[in-house]
Amino acid sequence: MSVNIDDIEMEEAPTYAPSLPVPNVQEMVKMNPLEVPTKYVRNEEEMEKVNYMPQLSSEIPVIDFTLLSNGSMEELLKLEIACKEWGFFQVVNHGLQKELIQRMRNVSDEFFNLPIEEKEKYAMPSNDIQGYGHAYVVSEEQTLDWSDSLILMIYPKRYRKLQFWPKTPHGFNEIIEAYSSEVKRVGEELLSSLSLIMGLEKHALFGMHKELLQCSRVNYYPTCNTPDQVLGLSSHSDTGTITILMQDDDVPGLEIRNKGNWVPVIPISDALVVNVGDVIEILSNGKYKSVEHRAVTNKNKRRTSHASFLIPRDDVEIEPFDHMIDAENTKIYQKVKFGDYLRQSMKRKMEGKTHIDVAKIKEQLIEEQIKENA
Ligand SMILES: O=C(O)CCC(=O)C(=O)O
Ligand SMILES: [Fe+2]
Repeated sequence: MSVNIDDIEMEEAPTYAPSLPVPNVQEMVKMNPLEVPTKYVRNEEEMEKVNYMPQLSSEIPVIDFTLLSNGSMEELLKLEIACKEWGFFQVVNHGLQKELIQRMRNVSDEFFNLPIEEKEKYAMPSNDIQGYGHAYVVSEEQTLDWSDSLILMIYPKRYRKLQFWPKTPHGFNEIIEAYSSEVKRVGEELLSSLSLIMGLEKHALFGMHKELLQCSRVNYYPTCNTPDQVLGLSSHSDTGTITILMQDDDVPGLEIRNKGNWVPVIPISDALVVNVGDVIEILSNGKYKSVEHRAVTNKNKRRTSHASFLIPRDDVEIEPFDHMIDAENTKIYQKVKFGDYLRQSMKRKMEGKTHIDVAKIKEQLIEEQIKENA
């Protein structure tokens, strides 16, 4: 079936999911730095420290992007191990100019430092996720995250809702555009490498997306007087294909799940942190892991992070590749349409990997639940 290019040009930016309005955290901290309202306080089980394993941080794989894109088999093997055992890796030698990274950080900081009245001009509407505000808030009872965010669709360009792109600080739009285009270059190359480790032709994954969508989320985590009681971002896995994250060099906060433990990702200066999302987990029938992660806060320094989510078009159907299934690896995921999958996950609060269950084959899910309850 051929697609009429005029239809594509005219197509409107999709909406994603509603989220309930909640207080601005940065403003709350400014007004009353010592107070932590109960709506933000996590139960002890969520914050328990027994499984905290900072000593494993140095084992999180580091991939040299230049070697990888020049065809190094050794680097490709490292990538395969990273996706299988960690679901996360840091990327160095990616070619993003230090200056561009710093400019991105600076304009984001300038934006979040604007008076609330100015930022509210870009407030996220209640029926969507683009703009300045909070996503994934679905009930009045839900424990809230200690962060605010600015979410913008970047690619394809026709999905941009420019009314949410900050006009101040001056140059924000040009910088996020330049930064995102560099992230896109890195992301497309990583998809080629992922295609190879999955036994596919180099351009297979990219082609399968029909069109690669890119969504940017700038997270702002204010300081917290009692950081051991709150989470900057609830534990979750990312629904898309891969996520490319740029974090501050001097303020750690990202923690990832590894064999039941929480392991902090200690920033390597100007490195990008990449993680495999649910799409890769489903396509690989669970061989490559979309790992749970969360962000914690601290008492002394605010933190920002820039997440770029690379995702397929809404109409792309995702299911495990036939060659990833055999007698030992029976099929665990069924076919899902990506747009439906994404929206159902956004209608829920972020809660670990529970949202991926809708893509699981029923018998598989029952078997897992029996094991968990045994
Ligand atoms: O701030 C971080 O380190 C994590 C951000 C994240 O996981 C997300 O935006 O999905
Ligand atoms: Fe995430």
